[in-house]
Amino acid sequence: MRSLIADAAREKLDAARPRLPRPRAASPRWDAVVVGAGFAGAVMAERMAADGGKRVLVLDRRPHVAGNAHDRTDAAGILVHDYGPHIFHTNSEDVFAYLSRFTDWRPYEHRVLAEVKGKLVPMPINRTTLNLLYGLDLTTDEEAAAFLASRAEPVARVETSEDVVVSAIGRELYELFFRGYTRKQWGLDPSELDRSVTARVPTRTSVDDRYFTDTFQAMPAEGYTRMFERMLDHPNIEVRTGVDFKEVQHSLQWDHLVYTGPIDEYFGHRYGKLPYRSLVFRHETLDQEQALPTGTVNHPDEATPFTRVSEFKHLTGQVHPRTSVVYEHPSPRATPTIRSLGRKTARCSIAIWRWRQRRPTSASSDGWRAIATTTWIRWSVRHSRHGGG
Ligand SMILES: O=c1ccn([C@@H]2O[C@H](COP(=O)(O)OP(=O)(O)O[C@H]3O[C@@H]([C@H](O)CO)[C@H](O)[C@H]3O)[C@@H](O)[C@H]2O)c(=O)[nH]1
Repeated sequence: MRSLIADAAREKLDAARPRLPRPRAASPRWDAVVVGAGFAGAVMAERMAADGGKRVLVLDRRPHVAGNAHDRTDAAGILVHDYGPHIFHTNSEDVFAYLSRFTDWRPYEHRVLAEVKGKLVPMPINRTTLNLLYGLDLTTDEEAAAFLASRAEPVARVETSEDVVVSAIGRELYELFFRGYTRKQWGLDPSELDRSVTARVPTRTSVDDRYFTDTFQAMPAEGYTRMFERMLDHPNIEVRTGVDFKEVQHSLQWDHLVYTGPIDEYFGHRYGKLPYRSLVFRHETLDQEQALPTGTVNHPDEATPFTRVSEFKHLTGQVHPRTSVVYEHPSPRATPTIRSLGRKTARCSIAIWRWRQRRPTSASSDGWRAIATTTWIRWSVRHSRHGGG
């Protein structure tokens, strides 16, 4: 009886209370939000989820995972890389072993020819290149080295991308193979670029015609996208593609943020815009089984508007009666079909980071550090992958 009275009183009291809107279910607080589902972001997410037991939300504004390494089957049924050829190579056994958890591999060593003076010759320049170009019969490393030394121009301080090539192989080879290509690629003369850009491409006195000499060179057997899907397939990871971080960040809560996107954009460009250089990819499918003698043919002359053309079947080993190729047209502007050239961006980001590290700690310094670190990871992965293009 007493309790019935108490219940009735409580109901009366409840009825008299003003009706407030029910609080909305709080959005979950993530242990980590990872922005970008490319190499850096996916690896960070996988490690935090699988090794650290963290609940991770991965966002990517593109409609797919795998970042610039994304691949897909085109209308003809040929596996293509949307953002240009990605060839995996590394000297790190750890990196290779780690990725091998998510993919089998197809052994592949990339070879590139350059069209110079109407001939297709190996690039990086090697003994065969010199013999073909100059009608020589250099048979030993020593002979090739002596030939190059006779052409090399001494440079007091090797600082620029022009210096590093001219001082090693002379002006004629520099102009044939590097000057036009670099001017197209970067929109700058090699004399305006740091030496590290062209120093990435060695000159050989041997007849080794591989583009890379790393210990591990291979392609993911079922493609990059499949490898990334497996990496991100973890109960602690939620992936949302087609979602722009800057549009949803205010509705999210996190303990750690891993941001692998453009660093200037993260800060709303309030420190200015970084000088991105981009590529427009022109994809074509041809009614022939093979189009090129090697995976890539470079066009270093300035008259040709693209820098290189690549044929995917060389990379993937796919057997198909038709073939798909991609032409790379350097471009100053970003469009949805481009891939940013990351090294310059990363360098600027690292410079900003170093500058920031010297400043006293502030509330935002953790964010800065996270961003710089992930940008660095992005750069390193890119560097070990193929160097970012
Ligand atoms: O014929 C050439 C080639 C290159 N350069 C200059 O050297 C720079 C570095 O070249 P590279 O490392 O080849 O540049 P990129 O990042 O675009 O190359 C990647 O693409 C693939 C592969 O080459 C596909 O065919 C590879 O995985 C990566 O190395 C370049 O920027 C030029 O300035 C040149 O002058 N002439």
